[in-house]
Amino acid sequence: MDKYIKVPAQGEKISMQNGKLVVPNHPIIPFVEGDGTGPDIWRASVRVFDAAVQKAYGDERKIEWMEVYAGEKSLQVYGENEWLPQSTINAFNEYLFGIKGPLTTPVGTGIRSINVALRQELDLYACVRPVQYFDGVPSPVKRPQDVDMVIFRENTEDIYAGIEYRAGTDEADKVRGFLTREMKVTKIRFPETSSFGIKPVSREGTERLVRAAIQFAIDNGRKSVSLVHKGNIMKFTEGGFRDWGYELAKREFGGVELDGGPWLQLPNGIVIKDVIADNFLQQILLRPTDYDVIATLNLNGDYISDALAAQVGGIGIAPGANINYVTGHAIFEATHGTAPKYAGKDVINPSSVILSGEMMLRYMGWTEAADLILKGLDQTIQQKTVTYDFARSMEGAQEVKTSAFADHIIEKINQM
Ligand SMILES: NC(=O)C1=CN([C@@H]2O[C@H](COP(=O)(O)OP(=O)(O)OC[C@H]3O[C@@H](n4cnc5c(N)ncnc54)[C@H](OP(=O)(O)O)[C@@H]3O)[C@@H](O)[C@H]2O)C=CC1
Ligand SMILES: O=C(O)CCC(=O)C(=O)O
Ligand SMILES: [Mg+2]
Repeated sequence: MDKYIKVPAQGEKISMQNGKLVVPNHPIIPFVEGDGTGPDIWRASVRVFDAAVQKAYGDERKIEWMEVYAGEKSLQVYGENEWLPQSTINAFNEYLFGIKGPLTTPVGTGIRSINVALRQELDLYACVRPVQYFDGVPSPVKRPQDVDMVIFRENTEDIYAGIEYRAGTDEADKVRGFLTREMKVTKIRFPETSSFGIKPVSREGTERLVRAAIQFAIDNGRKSVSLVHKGNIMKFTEGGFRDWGYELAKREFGGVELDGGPWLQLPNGIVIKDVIADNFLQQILLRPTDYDVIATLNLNGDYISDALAAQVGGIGIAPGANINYVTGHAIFEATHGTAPKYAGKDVINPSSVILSGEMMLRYMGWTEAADLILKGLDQTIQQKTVTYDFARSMEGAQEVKTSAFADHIIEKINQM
């Protein structure tokens, strides 16, 4: 740690021992507030987490929060160009768990994503994003209650890894020269003015992600795991993902071919299937009940996360976690970004971060506190006390600010 990070006097580290998480009663958990609407959301969410833990366990358990810095606040604290200080990475590494608000990434220029950098630095290979419907939430589809999926998005590879060369630079010229001269590629339509991006997808990366998705399906009694890919066009990367996924399901989970394959069935009945990504995006609107656990590559997972979130009310209620199931490291964060036009207005919906905290508590084994959050949020929405995003299409809604929305959830928790 350094002079900017105040380690709480009380509290202990969460650790992984013999493959099992060991969570003390007073765990120290690092958090990053985030940019844009991040501070408004964090201020509201942390009060909900503390209230749920207090109600569930009294003084026996308490989270000791430790602020660490990334993004714009980090520039204020650490100085110029310190978007992601090494101490922040070290803290997430050492304390195993963390929770963060969204961080800004400029388009087309400037720094590469700090969010992605954290996932890569800590090798948080699974981005887990559950998509479930809360009764009463306004939705653009007729039967939002039919959507109950958990997305497992590969989090460290693919075009998302940021290996890119800008048109007109020496690097792009070198890549073009290699492709055209050494690899004899003739299919680059406008070679002189092309930027180039590289899409690494590996067997190891695929296997660990698909393994986590199948294990989750088994542990949670889910019906199927769908490998979502564009393997008809990108045969070796996305097609590789599909083939390696099926092979793993056979080899490690005893999958046997259904009607001559390629679909498989595991001994416990779970079906492993695959679907091409464009078709998947229309089917989740038309037949969402056909899908359950989703395993997909990084960029597909990014698009699918926001699209599915919209079906259950939007990215105001879309939680997530970045997890390495082997080391136990995890950073919990919402699916949405900084929503900068609402920054500092105390109007944004904090549900995505609140539900990300709920996931964290459940992952810690503090299920009583997690359940209280779910019930408190559910009751608040059913009472039609909601933030602007839900209020704009909910008849008879009482529109409240971010902070007041949290107050209502806490009130419900305290009444339970
Ligand atoms: N993990 C991370 O930290 C992420 C960071 N980002 C970054 O965030 C920045 C902004 O990205 P942008 O593409 O605008 O996407 P955002 O997710 O920030 O916002 C897009 C729109 O989604 C709605 N929205 C987002 N969050 C909420 C919320 N909590 N409650 C209610 N509605 C919400 C708003 O819609 P409306 O206008 O209809 O009210 C908002 O204008 C970029 O720099 C991007 O890179 C993006 C995604 C993830
Ligand atoms: O890092 C970013 O700015 C965007 C990331 C994103 O959209 C996501 O991970 O879902
Ligand atoms: Mg995204």
